[in-house]
Amino acid sequence: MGMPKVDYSLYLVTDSTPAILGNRQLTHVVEEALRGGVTVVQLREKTADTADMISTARELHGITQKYGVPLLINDRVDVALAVGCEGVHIGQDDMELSVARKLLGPDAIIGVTVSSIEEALRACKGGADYLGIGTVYATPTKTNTKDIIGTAGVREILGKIAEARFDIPTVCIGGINESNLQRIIFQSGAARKGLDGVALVSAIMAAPDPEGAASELFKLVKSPPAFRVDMGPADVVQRQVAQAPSIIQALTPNVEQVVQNFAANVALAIGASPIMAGYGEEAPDLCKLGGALVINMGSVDPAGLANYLKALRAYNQAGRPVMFDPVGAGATSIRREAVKTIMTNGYLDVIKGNEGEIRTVFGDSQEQQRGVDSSSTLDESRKARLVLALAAREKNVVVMTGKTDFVSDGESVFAIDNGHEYLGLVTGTGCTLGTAISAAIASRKANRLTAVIAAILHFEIAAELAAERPEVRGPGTFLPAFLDELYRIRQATASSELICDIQEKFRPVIFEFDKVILTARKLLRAATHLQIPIFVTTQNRARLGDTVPELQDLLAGAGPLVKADVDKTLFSMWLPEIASHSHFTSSPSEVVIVGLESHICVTQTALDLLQAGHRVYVVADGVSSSNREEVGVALARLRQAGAVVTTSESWIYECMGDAGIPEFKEMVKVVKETMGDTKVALQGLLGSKI
Ligand SMILES: Cc1ncc(COP(=O)(O)OP(=O)(O)O)c(N)n1
Ligand SMILES: Cc1nc(C(=O)O)sc1CCOP(=O)(O)O
Repeated sequence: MGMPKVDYSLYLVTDSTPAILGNRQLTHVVEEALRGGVTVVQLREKTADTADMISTARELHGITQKYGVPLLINDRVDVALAVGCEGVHIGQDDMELSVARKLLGPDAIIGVTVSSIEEALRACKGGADYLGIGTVYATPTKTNTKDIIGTAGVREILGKIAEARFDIPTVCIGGINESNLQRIIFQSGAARKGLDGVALVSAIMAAPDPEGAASELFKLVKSPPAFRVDMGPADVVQRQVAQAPSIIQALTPNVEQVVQNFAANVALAIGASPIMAGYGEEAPDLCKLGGALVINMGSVDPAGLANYLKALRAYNQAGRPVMFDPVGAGATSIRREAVKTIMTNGYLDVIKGNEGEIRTVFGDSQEQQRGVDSSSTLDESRKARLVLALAAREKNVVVMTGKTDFVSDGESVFAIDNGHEYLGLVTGTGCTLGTAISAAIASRKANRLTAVIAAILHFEIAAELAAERPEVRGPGTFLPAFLDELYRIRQATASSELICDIQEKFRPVIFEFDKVILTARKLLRAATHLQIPIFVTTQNRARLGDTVPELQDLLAGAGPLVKADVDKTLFSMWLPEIASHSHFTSSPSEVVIVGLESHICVTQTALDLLQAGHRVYVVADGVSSSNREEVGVALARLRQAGAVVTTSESWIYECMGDAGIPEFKEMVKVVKETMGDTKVALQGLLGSKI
């Protein structure tokens, strides 16, 4: 017996009941699962005769040995001894650990089921080789489970094991499948100890293709979840909020919204693109457009709930953010159940609700809400502690709205005292705050906590400004003024834009044409990651050709970020169609220009933009001319006129501003992958310019 080092990442527990195995052969299914990547097998037979169990275990052991995977026997130390396999798994009601150890010897693997901190510490002290922590979620595979502990329970146990300095492998079990596995691992992880793997029965044993299922699950265990967002420390948050780039370009398919019209208007005012899409089947396509999902539990019925779950799954899989508004969560048992169902079926980046809703989400069984009533009973410090605890438990951002809003990422809590009483006198302001938050997290211009705080500030300061307007005399006149102020704040907050013009016909005549393309490609990739709107122009396309083919794939990939692709006769790219775009109207933008020729189109565009009050960046490694001597002269003139002449890499880092932003890793990848291109472009283009 005994194996050197066990990989617990994908732990298969067998089940030969017909409901799971069907009429297939157990050994055959297990072998397929091993081919797919299962790393531990436990034979679990609750009703088999001893002789049959030994015979199955022997056959199975022959197979697991071929794959170098340990075979453990559930409960039956005698069977493990008879077969000579690697060990056993025992529960709290089975043979004592010390007795099993005596019988099996020091080299055997003995795993123990635990569902509480006390059981876990006892098993660690008793010399268990690993822990099976559960039940995570209720499962039809085993209905006589003791406690359903959720990911919060698993995390608590892991935290205490780490605190007590036990270095023991752990898996969790119960209701784990392909759709929740990554979230369970993510949310279960304690500060100093994460899970070593997951144990599953039906997700593999009942799968029509056990090899495929195991292989998919293995990939998921080994990779970080798509939705994971790095949290920044609070000091970074404060700095970013101060310069919050407002809320830009989000698609917010609203699964259910009582006040859809108002929400849509708010979304447009803050620069987002709302789609009210209640049909879950649409979600896989919608999430490709790069937005966020709002699940607003305005009404709950079985069909609606199924739609929420489909959409949630699609957005989680695509790594797109989800905002959950558990409207009236505590009002009825149906709503309380719906909250549980939603929370156990997906990862929610942000949960926003009033005190009653947040208490229900946290699991306060005393909480009986009246409708969406937001009456308050907790004092401020308890509210702060509650949002902190919920955010820490869910590993997300939690917002509790009220006279003072509390926002937490599980590490720090922010209290926001903005807003105006009129917000409480208009229906749907709570829901539309959710729209604003979803737009902010979709834009991903800042870390998630920052984005949420920025959205709340945007929303509530707009309300304050609107209420101060002379024409506002009550909630009726407040509403249009509020939309205006939302819009004005957005407009007044500078955003970045990219203007690009590189046409095919110029290829043979422009100095270092191919180097300009290299830089343009890098900037397009960066703009896409940073969600920067892109404006493309061509000069007399019919005669001079389209934008070069080398940029077409990136422009297609940028999708809705490409705001305009305009053919022109003017030399300037600052065309009426572009100037009138909502990204530029009445707001100071920061526009970066890449294109040809620096002394003609680039110069005229930059001068026009400066004239219109925008800040202009000309990247010296992204512009050229037919005669190289023109370039230096043009750039000197533009610098004198107030444009910033810089390099593409410098602009990229200036746009990011902070290594704490979620996109930083992706951006570093872009910079690294284009390192060679950057060098070539700089060497080729800059000699003549600076
Ligand atoms: C890996 C793993 N964890 C927990 C269990 C449950 O074992 P037990 O408590 O003994 O319950 P039964 O499996 O006997 O019903 C397990 N089998 N494997
Ligand atoms: C065998 C077992 N033990 C559990 C525990 O909580 O101790 S739950 C469970 C069954 C897990 O089945 P599935 O992966 O199909 O949900």
